[in-house]
Amino acid sequence: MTAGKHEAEEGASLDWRDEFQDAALEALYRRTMQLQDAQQLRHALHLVAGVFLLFGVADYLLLGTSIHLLALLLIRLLVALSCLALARLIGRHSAHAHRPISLNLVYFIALTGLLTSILLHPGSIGLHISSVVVACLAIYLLVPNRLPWILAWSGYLASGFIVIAALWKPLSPGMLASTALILAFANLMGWLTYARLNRLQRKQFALLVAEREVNRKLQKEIEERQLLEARLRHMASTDPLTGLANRRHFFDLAEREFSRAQRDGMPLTICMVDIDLFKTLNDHHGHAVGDLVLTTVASCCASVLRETDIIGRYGGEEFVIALPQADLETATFIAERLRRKVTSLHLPMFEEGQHLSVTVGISQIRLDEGKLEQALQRADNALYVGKARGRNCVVVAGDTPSTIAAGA
Ligand SMILES: Nc1nc2c(ncn2[C@@H]2O[C@H](COP(=O)(O)OP(=O)(O)OP(=O)(O)O)[C@@H](O)[C@H]2O)c(=O)[nH]1
Repeated sequence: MTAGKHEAEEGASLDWRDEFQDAALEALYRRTMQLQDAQQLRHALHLVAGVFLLFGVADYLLLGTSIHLLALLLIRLLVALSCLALARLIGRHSAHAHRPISLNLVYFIALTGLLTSILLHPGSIGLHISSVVVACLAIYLLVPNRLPWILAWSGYLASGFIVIAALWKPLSPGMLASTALILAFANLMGWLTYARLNRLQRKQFALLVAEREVNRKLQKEIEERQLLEARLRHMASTDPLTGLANRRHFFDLAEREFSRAQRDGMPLTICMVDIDLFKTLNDHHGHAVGDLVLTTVASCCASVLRETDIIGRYGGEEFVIALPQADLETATFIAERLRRKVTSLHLPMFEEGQHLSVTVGISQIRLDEGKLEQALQRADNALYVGKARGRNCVVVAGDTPSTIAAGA
């Protein structure tokens, strides 16, 4: 047995009224059933009104025109009208189907009418026994109601009939005892059938609720997993210190641009950016300050780029940028803007006259090259040429020798 099914069966245990012991589940069940009960009750009330009126014909055939017939017809009319009025009320507000007061009033009118009709023609006792048995089964099975009310009204009907039969004596004591037994049996049958149908319906409901709960939990779990996956994917592709793409993710993105540029014959330029004398800065001010400088330079780099440009942390204090559709001239302009921006940064750890700087090596991919690494290597070489020439400059990789595009 699955856990959900087990929980459903535990939560679905019923009390003596055949209602859920769990008050919240019972309230949910009654709310869910309200519309269906209202519809069923309306149909039952129409049926009862029709049957009561139809029996007026039988009354006429049994009694002929008499004062008793008139009284009976008035009773039948009152019962039918009260049924139809309640059906109309429920049609407008389905909540009335679960409000005991109006239904019990109609019950009182209908059952008292039925008992009174026995008094008005006690000779047709066989007919009365049949109609009391049918009414008893209708109380259990036709009209949706709660068990205590069902028991109360079926008890009222059966005891009322027995009292009338005992007082007016249309039956011999033996027949009266047999009739009491028949009524008791009809009640038992009605109760058992009601209990069986009710339990089945409630069990199905409890299973449905449990299934919905399991689905809700499953959906939540899926969403949490998706969130976790997205977080993991982000962690796997991002450098945790700077928030830039890590080396592997940069290669994924840049290689896609490389293939596109090769296919369309468009330029793609690579810039290698390295912070100058970072080791000295780290050694003097500590690793934490070094980290702060790294993140500052990372956001400085990102601020000079367009959305379509790709930037990543290449390693240590080195960043790499791929500029799609940018030739060497454009790339040099962008790199120079970056270099100047870094130089103008006011960092608290630098004394007056000191400033942070970066060296940038640039290269453009060639149409005859099969790999991005070749352009990266050339940009890296240009970067080291820049370092050798005194740092804080932008160097474009040439065939030979590398050219210094700008200096400090
Ligand atoms: N704070 C910090 N330091 C790092 C990190 N990764 C690498 N480094 C340090 O960066 C420094 C790199 O120094 P070098 O490669 O010698 O270069 P440099 O001192 O910048 O000298 P040039 O590149 O020649 O200008 C080393 O001291 C590394 O320990 C990091 O994530 N945080």
